[in-house]
Amino acid sequence: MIPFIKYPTVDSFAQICQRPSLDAQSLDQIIEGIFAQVETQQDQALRDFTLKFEKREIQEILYSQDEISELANQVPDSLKKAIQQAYANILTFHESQQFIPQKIETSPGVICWQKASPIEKVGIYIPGGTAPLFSTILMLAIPAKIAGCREIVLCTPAMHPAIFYTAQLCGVTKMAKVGGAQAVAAMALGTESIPKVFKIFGPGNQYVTAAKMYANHKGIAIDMPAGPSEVAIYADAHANPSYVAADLLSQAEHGVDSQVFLVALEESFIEKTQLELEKQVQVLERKDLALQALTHSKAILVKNRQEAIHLLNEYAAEHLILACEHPEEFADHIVNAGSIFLGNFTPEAAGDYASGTNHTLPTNGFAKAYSGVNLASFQKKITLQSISQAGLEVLGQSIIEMAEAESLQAHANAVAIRLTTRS
Ligand SMILES: NC(=O)c1ccc[n+]([C@@H]2O[C@H](COP(=O)([O-])OP(=O)(O)OC[C@H]3O[C@@H](n4cnc5c(N)ncnc54)[C@H](O)[C@@H]3O)[C@@H](O)[C@H]2O)c1
Ligand SMILES: N[C@H](CO)Cc1c[nH]c[nH+]1
Ligand SMILES: [Zn+2]
Repeated sequence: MIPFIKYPTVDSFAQICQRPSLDAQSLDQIIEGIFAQVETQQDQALRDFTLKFEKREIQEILYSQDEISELANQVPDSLKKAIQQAYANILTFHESQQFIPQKIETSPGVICWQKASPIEKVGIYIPGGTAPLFSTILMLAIPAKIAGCREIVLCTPAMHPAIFYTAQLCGVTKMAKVGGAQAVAAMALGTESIPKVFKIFGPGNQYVTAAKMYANHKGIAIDMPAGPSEVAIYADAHANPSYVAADLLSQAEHGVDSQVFLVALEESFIEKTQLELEKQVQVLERKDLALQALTHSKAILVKNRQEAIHLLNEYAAEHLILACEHPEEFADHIVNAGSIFLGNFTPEAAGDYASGTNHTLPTNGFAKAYSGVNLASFQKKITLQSISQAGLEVLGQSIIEMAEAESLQAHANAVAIRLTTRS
C-alpha cells in the first residue's frame, strides 16, 4: 500500500522527508498571473476565475445576510449541536491563551510593558475545493473574535449550509463566494466587493498556499504556509495497527497531494498496518484520493527509538501521533511538529474538529520554524514604557554614551536636554 523503506541511513533522511509538490516555478507563474488580473479587473477577475477553475457562475461576490440566514437554517439540529460542542471547546482553549500584561521595572524609575492589540482586518480562507471544511471557520473566527478583530472577511468556494451556520455562530462580518488563489489575491489587494485585509489566514491546496506566500512577498502578513494535510505516526509495540491505519487514512483522504508517514520499530507492525490500510480504504467515499496520496507516502522501519526521534524531527510533521509507550516522555524529544497527539485514544481527527486545539497548522516541514494558528496570531504586541525624571537621571548617561559611539548626536541630545546633571 505505502512504499516501504527499511533501515534508511541518516544521510537519506532529508530526501525521505520530501513532500509531493507541484513545480514551484510554474506554480509561481500561475499565481503571478492571477494576482495581476485581480489587481486590474478586480471583481470581474473573480467571476472569470471562478468560471474557469470551478465552472461556477457568480454575479454578486458577497453573500447577502438573507442568503446566509437561509442557508444556515438548513443545517440539521444534530449537526448544529456537534458544531456547538466543538465551538465551546475551541473557545475555552483559545481564551486560555489570553496575554496577561505585566509591568516590569527594568531599573529604578524605568517601567516597560506590553499590550496585545487586535489586527483590525483579517481575511480567513476556508477550503472547499473537494470538501467543505466548515470546521476551519471555528479554528480561525473564534480566536479572531477573542482577539477583538473588527473585520473578519471569509472567502470560500464551498456552499454547504454548515459553512453559513458556523460563520454566523462565529461572528464573521463578510462572506465572499470565491475560493482559490484569486480569493487570496482579492483579500491581499482589495476589489470593489472584498476589502483589503492586513493579515490572511487559513489552509488550502497548493494554489492557495502559494498565493498566500506571494501575498506575503507583497507585504501582507500571513499566518503560515498551511498546505496539503499530512500526518506522521510513531508506532512501537503498544500501537494498534487498525487505529494507525485509520489515522493514516484520515489525512490521506484530504487530497491527492497529502502525505502520510509511518515510522515503526518492527517490520511485522508495518505489514499488519498495510493489510489494515488495504481493507479500510475500500469503503471510503474518497478512496481514489486516499489511494493516490498513499502512493507518495512512506512506511519506514527504523533501527531504534533515537533514530525515530531524529527522523521525525527532520520531517517536522503537521500532525504527529505517538502510538507508543510513555508518549509524553517521547514528546519531550520532539522539537519540530505542528501538533502532537498522545496515546492510542487520541486520534488526530479529534484535533481536526472538536478537542479545542487549532487545526490550522504548518505543513511541508514549515513546523521547523512556524507555530500553528493561536490567539496571538490575531494580535500584535505593542510595547510601552514610562520613565520618571529620576529614572532618566540613572539611565541617561549610558544612552548618551551609546548614541555618541554610534555617531548619532541627536539621539544623545534627546536625552541630555532632559538631564539636570551631566558629567
Ligand atoms: N494545513 C492545514 O492546516 C490544513 C487544514 C485543512 C485543510 N488543509 C488542506 O487544504 C486543502 C484543501 O484543498 P481543496 O483543493 O479541497 O480546496 P481549496 O479551497 O484549498 O482549493 C480549491 C480552489 O483551488 C483552485 N484551483 C483548483 N485547481 C486549480 C488550477 N489548476 N489552477 C488554479 N487554481 C486551481 C480553485 O479556484 C478552487 O476554488 C487540502 O490539501 C487539505 O489537505 C490543510
Ligand atoms: N486535517 C486538516 C488539517 O490538516 C483539518 C481538517 C478539517 N476537517 C478535517 N480535517
Ligand atoms: Zn483532517
